[in-house]
Amino acid sequence: MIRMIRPPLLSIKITDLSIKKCVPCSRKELRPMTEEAAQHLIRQVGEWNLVNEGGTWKLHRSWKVKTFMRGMEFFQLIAALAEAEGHHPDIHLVGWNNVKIDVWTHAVGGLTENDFILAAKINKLNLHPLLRIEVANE
Ligand SMILES: C[C@H](O)[C@H](O)[C@H]1CNC2=NC(N)=NC(=O)C2=N1
Repeated sequence: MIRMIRPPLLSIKITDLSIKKCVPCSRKELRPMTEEAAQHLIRQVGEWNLVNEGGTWKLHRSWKVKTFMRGMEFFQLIAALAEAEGHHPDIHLVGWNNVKIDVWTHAVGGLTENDFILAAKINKLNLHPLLRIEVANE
């Protein structure tokens, strides 16, 4: 029997945001990060985008879910994560199957590391059973 020898898993993570913990937003020293700092950190959270809404920088990502109820299941997963982290996203379910999430730190009116930690943790959720498989249109 030919045994497959799996190569060692080389995941070189400089700072894996998904294993960090959000800090209470009530901390006095919490300040919104600069756009430059955000542009640097966005590279560590994959599919998320930086958006500026009325002068407030936010993290934004959207997904297409299979059904409206799968969307609500999605919200339940997000809610549990947000409560565990004490940091909460803005969650939208529009057009019955489009989940849109914005993450920003309301206490400072901008982005802090908490937002990127939450985004990285959302990336780790097992969302596949809830998502509509996008068929690449030729
Ligand atoms: C005391 C507690 O840290 C604050 O009320 C938290 C709750 N969740 C939060 N979530 C987000 N996104 N921003 C906040 O400023 C915030 N504040």
